Amino acid sequence: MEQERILIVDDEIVLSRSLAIAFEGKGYEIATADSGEEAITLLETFSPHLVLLDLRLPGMNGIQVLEKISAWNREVPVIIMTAYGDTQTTVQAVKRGAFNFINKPFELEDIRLLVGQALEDRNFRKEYEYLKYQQRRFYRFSDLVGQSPEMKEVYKQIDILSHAGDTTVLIRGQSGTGKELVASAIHYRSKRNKAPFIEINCASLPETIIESELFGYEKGAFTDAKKDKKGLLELGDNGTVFLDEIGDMPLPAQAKLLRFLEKKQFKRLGSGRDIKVDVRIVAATNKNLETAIKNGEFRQDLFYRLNVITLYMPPLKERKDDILLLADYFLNEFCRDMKKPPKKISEPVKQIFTRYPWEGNVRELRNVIERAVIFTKGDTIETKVLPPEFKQGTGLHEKPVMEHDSETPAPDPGHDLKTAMDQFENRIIRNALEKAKGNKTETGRILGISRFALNRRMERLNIILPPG
Ligand SMILES: Nc1ncnc2c1ncn2[C@@H]1O[C@H](COP(=O)(O)OP(=O)(O)OP(=O)(O)O)[C@@H](O)[C@H]1O
Repeated sequence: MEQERILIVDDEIVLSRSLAIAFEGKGYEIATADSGEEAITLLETFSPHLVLLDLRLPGMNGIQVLEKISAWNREVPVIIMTAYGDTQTTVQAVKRGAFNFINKPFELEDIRLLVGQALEDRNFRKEYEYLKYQQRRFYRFSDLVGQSPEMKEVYKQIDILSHAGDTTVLIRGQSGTGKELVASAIHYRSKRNKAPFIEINCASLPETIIESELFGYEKGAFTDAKKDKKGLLELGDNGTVFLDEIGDMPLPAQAKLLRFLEKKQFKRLGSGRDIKVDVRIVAATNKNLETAIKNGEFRQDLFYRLNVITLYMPPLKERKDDILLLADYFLNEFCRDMKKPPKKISEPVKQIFTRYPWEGNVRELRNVIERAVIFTKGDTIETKVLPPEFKQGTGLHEKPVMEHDSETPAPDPGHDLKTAMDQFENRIIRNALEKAKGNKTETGRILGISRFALNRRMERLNIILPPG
């Protein structure tokens, strides 16, 4: 069993020696320091599980040492050994996070008891954190709702893929179909689940940032690189890195990713040194990558590398059985989160839901339910709380996304300002997308906003480009 390491910081050598003798060999390993400065050096080299700290020290005072210890590791309990007349500083120390204090002179039995309690408390916390982590892990898998034959097929594939070790997986499907949830389910059910699941969205990050995020950089690689930084691939060692919207990854980063997939190693920006990591790549896209390859926007060799195993997420409208199940699930979730009494969905709303095309898929359904919960006072979700496109029957989602409005329409009467503004913004963006033939960079230029800002707005307003 690993011994618990205790660091004793006191300038009274006799006291720290006798404490060391009392603890040493009884399941504890001891280091002593007679100044704050020495204690701080020992944090790195000795890496204590607990610190016994005298507040009156030569040089750096005890409170400063305490602060350094908690900055190094908040989890390490510190017991203050306090002398007569130190009440104020002791109170200050306890306020700043010291576990407890003991008055000098003390009986050995008392300090043993206190040390035991502090370590038990620390271990309990660690266990609690682990349980919370486990719970999150299972929670994340049970997050996937749906009993349609299509979803059952997805569960089967998740099961197979979680046991397929390192194989790269490409998840394809329209936006909002749950690709990210599936990626995390694969990770948390795999043997990698104790290591991190790291997500990076290739469409929402500016081009210049993607490479430094993924591969990290060395100090001086560019003007702002003031110190070395690990990339996500390094941070995700032994785990899974989820590359969302891979179809939007810029070509230079694609070349580097390909090299990584082939060799399992990469270089930080500005460095010549190869770094080897054990990371599983799961990528997702809602783009037609075959078209992107034809247009020279996506590397064919990278496509083959990623496309080892492909999992298709069916659009919501193709699994009608799941619509009401998901609606109920989100309804319960939002009522609980917003601390509102439970609600049910009226028959007319259910009928509208099953007929609606759900081009924004599960994400759109979730947003609609959230809005409905906010606007519903009673216990039933009625048609009146649905967004305008549901009521009019010929709303935005039933028009092809690229249809061009000849003039900017006035907001529909009777809606609150936020809804009216959203409608307005929605139409302006759609017009610009039409003019730019769906090219987001060009659309951003027309609107005078970055591609990044455009993506955020499209996501908020549920504007979806047709595939291809
Ligand atoms: N089967 C499902 N069960 C429960 N919630 C789901 C399911 N599918 C999707 N969701 C929820 O819908 C929202 C969108 O899902 P997610 O982000 O996984 O979609 P996506 O396909 O990755 O979208 P994008 O391509 O836009 O990144 C999330 O809030 C997610 O929790």
